[in-house]
Amino acid sequence: MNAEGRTRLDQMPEWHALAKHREEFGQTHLRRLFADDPGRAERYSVRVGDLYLDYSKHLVTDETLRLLQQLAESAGVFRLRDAMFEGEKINITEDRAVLHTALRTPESATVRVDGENVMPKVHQVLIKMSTFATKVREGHWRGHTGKRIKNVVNIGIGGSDLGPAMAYEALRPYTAREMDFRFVSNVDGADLHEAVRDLDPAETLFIVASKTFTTIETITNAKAARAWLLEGLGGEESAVAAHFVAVSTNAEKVAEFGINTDNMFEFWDWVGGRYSYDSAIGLSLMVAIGPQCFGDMLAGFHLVDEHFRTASPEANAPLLLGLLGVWYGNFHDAQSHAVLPYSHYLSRFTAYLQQLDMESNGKSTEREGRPVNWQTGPVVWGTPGTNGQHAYYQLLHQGTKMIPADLIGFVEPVAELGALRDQHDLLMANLFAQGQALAFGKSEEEVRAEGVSEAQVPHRTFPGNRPTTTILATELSPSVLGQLIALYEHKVFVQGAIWNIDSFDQWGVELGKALAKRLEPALTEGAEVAGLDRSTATLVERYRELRGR
Ligand SMILES: O=P(O)(O)OC[C@H]1O[C@](O)(CO)[C@@H](O)[C@@H]1O
Repeated sequence: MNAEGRTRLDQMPEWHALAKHREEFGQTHLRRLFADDPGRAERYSVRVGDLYLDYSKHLVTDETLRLLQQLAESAGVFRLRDAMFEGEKINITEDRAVLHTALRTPESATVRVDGENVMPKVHQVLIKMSTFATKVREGHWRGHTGKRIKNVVNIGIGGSDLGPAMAYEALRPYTAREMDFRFVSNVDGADLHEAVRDLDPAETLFIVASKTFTTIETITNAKAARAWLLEGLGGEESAVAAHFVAVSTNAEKVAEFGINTDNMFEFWDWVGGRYSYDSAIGLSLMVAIGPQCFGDMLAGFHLVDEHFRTASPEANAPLLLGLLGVWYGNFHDAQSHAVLPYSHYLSRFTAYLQQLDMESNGKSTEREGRPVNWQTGPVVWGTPGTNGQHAYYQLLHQGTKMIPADLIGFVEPVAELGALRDQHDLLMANLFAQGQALAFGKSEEEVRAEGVSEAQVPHRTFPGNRPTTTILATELSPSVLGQLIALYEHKVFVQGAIWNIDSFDQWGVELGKALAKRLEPALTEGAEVAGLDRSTATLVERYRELRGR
């Protein structure tokens, strides 16, 4: 038992019951589970808003689900969920509330942090964003020389980049096509260079997005962007005001950088970076898709928030997804989780989820400070289908590792595809076929029946029994995107709650940042770095030598 009186996860009776159930489950095949239960596909599905989730191709029975739900109850998932929605400081290592859900809550609601209702300020910022986005979109916000803004470059990294960049790609058909949107994150100068090399500075607006406004990559890129702008516009410092706005929680640092805080869009320390793209961090996205679509997206988020908050455990989609991940990660030794969207527009979706999931649950310390005794967050990876099918799906089908996967697809192809819409059925046939092949495989008998030579039979056999969730949505609209992201946010929440880790801090990124800061002078000026290990010292020496320093 820990300090809060919570029994440790691996000592809970539900944990042991699941371990025993796993032994009994053995290699029970999905073929058998479907044969024994004709109603399985209908029963193991759930609808949330515009999303339809089929989880029938999972290695579970009613008993598995019952035990997992009991585990969630005993682990305090529902208590922690309610505490999150109520603004309690559940990010314990940073002593912060976790209230990204407030960003998409209607203004009439009351959500308190330290006694203050935060809803008025959330909506004030949304109005300020809308006014600004509309001005830029309608050409009323002019550059220093009076030209209309045609290009928007978001400079940020991690949560200040991945969200807007992902959503911009996802919602391209909804974007202002006459404008160009680019996202710069990497401190590699090539990123900024390639983003601006063909742009006219007089028509370019930079949105510097950083929660802390101290992140070295973002500040370095923002300074370089300012130098590029000034060089292009004749060096007048006053040009900066019309071409730079900021999104941050840190007004002091924004002012220090030289951006007028009137042109700063605020958010708050109770919004985690990786949970922030529906805050002012989404400003570039709002300029791209307009305030109306941004509002639709927020409504989509809110719909799933309410579902997560109120739906019964049996019908609670984020809870189910979280529990399935626990079942595989903790009782089947699955190490990774593939997210496979069958939409070209979701090209950045998995990259976004990598931060959401791996920065949240890549932890090995319990909330009270003890090392965990169980596996925590999986490696999340994947790329859009059908490209992955011709690359790594081989391993999914016949490799030695169990990799649960999410297959995500849409019923309606995007309208502007015109005649290319005809390809949509083929795309979706591939999605359904993959789920089918992974689940049911192809037996030796079936291979033999095709007249395959005996020597070839083992190579051509597919074991199947590889679990997938299929998420089917009507169309990739702003609302549906919000629904999907909220679904994953809360899935990650459920898992962190069960593993008893703080899903809202990210101390693991600090050491590398500090070491890079110490090493940089050694690379540029040959400065001595005290206590450097021989391997790193030799690499630095080699680097300097080859760079002719
Ligand atoms: O928005 P900021 O403060 O620049 O931080 C960017 C990113 O850096 C991190 O702190 C990790 O390095 C992320 O959590 C965050 O999204």
